[in-house]
Amino acid sequence: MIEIKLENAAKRFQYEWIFRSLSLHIPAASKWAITGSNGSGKSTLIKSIAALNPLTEGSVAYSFENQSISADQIYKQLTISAPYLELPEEFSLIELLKFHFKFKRPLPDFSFGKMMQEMYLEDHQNKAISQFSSGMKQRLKLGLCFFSDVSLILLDEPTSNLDEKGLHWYLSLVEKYGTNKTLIVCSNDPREYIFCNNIINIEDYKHKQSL
Ligand SMILES: Nc1ncnc2c1ncn2[C@@H]1O[C@H](COP(=O)(O)OP(=O)(O)OP(=O)(O)O)[C@@H](O)[C@H]1O
Repeated sequence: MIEIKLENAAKRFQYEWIFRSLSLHIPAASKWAITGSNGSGKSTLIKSIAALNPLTEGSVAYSFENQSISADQIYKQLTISAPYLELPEEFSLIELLKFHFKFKRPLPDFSFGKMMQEMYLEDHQNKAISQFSSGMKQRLKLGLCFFSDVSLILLDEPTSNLDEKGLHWYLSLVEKYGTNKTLIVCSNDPREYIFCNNIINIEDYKHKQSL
């Protein structure tokens, strides 16, 4: 299981500091929400945690079962779902599952059939992703995250495009498959981070001076 430490982390775009002096210890299997108004920096922080976005100052360190992991290897331990990360539209559902699970191990005993059933997509195996509704695409993005055998799941606005039933379906995924994993959710909707006992408001780190 993965442990993450941010020390005095700061990110600046041009002349604007998005966050500063952010030090965090994210223990294995903990559940975190990153909150803040639109444009405050939630996605910027989650991308920095995923090592997709280099910090301007400070550091982020990862360890897996007490062994340190370098930032360029961390992608193997995580999955991420976000509105700005597109699915490959030209693939059919079954092609995409085969592609994704060439790189990530599925959870034990998880066949593609079981995954499609859990996502309520079993009737769409040969349909192109480009023909999926936005809710179907969102269920697929979340399914790829939760059915992968990783220890860190990063979710940016996990219930965007999902209706009330979809929200409950998402919360059931968290309950069934999220227990032993670290989950970090960027959100302004308390219903989608109800299970998180650690909350960071990114706006609290906007004007802090670095040490
Ligand atoms: N690559 C970039 N280059 C320059 N500025 C950027 C870049 N990415 C984000 N920003 C800026 O950083 C700030 C924070 O953006 P970010 O997307 O992290 O906010 P957010 O809290 O996730 O917003 P939302 O709730 O609207 O999704 C914004 O002012 C945005 O314009």
